[in-house]
Amino acid sequence: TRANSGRARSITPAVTMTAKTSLLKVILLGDGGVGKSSLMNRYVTNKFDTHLFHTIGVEFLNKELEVDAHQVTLQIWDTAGQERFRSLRTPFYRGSDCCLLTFSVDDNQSFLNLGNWKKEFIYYADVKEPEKFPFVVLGNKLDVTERQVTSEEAQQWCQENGGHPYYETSAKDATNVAVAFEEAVRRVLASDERTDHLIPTDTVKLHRKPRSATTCCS
Ligand SMILES: Nc1nc2c(ncn2[C@@H]2O[C@H](COP(=O)(O)OP(=O)(O)OP(=O)(O)O)[C@@H](O)[C@H]2O)c(=O)[nH]1
Repeated sequence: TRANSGRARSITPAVTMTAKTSLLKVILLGDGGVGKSSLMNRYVTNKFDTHLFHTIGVEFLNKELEVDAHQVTLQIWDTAGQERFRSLRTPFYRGSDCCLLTFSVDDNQSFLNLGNWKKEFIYYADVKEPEKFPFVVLGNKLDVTERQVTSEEAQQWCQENGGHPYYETSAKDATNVAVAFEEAVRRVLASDERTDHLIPTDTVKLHRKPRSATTCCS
């Protein structure tokens, strides 16, 4: 994978093996406190923390997975939802393959802001054909008892704003978290052939000249 292919190997193998892995960038957007960091952490490390700090700027974690026989490296970008961090997060939207628009089912304002998040993403990611871009909507904190947004309202918004898939998740108890990220991957894989995202793995060059001692850095 890209993560461990930093340097060409010096051994000379008998054959060249090339496996194909897709590198997909998925970005989590939504108001501060809706649970974006918690969703990423639950999915990648299977942990949940009740006292997370607000994200400043962006962070990302990679997760390897297989979806419908496709080997995928999912690069999950978690962004700062608070308005004051806007200029720190927007430069990282470009190159995203899927956008997870996230709100919290116990926070109506975060639901009302979904449209603004979508606009911000389309603008800064410079999406040329927004109607074809894969968005997935997540209603997080499904475990809370005091809901402010119903499933019906959320589904209706998804219908009226481009027919996006909708998942209700709980980072706290892990409900639907893996399913939602896998759906994001499926959407991307279905949207085109992804050939530009194929990265060679375990590729070793034959006939490579040995490095001289002075230039060698290993
Ligand atoms: N009950 C419940 N609490 C959650 C859930 N997900 C996150 N939280 C809590 O909500 C708070 C905010 O979670 P974060 O993951 O930091 O939210 P965020 O969207 O990343 O926030 P910013 O970094 O400010 O954009 C934390 O106290 C979490 O423990 C959930 O599914 N259920």
